[in-house]
Amino acid sequence: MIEAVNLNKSFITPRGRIDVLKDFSFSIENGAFVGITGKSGAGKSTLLSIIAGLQKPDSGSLVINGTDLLSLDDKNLSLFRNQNIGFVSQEQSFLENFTVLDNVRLPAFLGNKKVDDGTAKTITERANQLLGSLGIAHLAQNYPNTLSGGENHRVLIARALINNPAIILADEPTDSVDLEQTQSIIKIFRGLANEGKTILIASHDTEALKLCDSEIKI
Ligand SMILES: Nc1ncnc2c1ncn2[C@@H]1O[C@H](COP(=O)(O)OP(=O)(O)OP(=O)(O)O)[C@@H](O)[C@H]1O
Repeated sequence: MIEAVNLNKSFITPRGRIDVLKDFSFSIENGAFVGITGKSGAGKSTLLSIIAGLQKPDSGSLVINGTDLLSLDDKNLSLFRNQNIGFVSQEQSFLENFTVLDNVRLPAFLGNKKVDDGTAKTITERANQLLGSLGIAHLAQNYPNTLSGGENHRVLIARALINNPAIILADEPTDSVDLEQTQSIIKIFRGLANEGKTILIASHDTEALKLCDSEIKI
């Protein structure tokens, strides 16, 4: 469960101070598939990045499955993020000199202090399985710069899922893909929600949003 109480976040910009989140509270049950909506600049990406532990709010509380995120030091926050949260964001990039398979496997290796041959084999199997379930198994040995926009999205999703996180956050996951791919990406998220994972997508896309269970409006 994600419980946010009175989150506040402001930025000081050359245009002055912007209050992006003002006493913003919500709670999301495990297994929910939630769309985060709001006009451009409303704060959707900021909210996702706070839930992902990548930015801190100025005040408020944020508890995810019993862990008070804002009380964790950097090391424990990184560990929590690696084990519990999959974040799909367009600003994320791949390591261009590594194959799709290696990029997808990377977070699993980062999360394991000791990686013996058995662990590496299991990670590779899981990465290949994820690529298969996303319909891009044939791209495993490709390099990121050869991917289309839609393929790129799917690889980002595979990478976000490699550590089997309980919470999946996606920022505009259907941006710049066609309707067929939108439905296919949303179907993947729906399947994960049905497995009990909590899915939050920030989106302007009405086609994607109408497939969510509920909406949080900023
Ligand atoms: N690091 C930052 N420094 C200063 N201002 C910022 C920073 N990050 C975001 N903002 C501002 O905060 C506001 C919210 O940004 P955010 O990206 O969260 O909005 P959004 O709802 O995701 O927008 P969009 O739908 O256009 O992606 C915007 O006015 C943005 O310019």
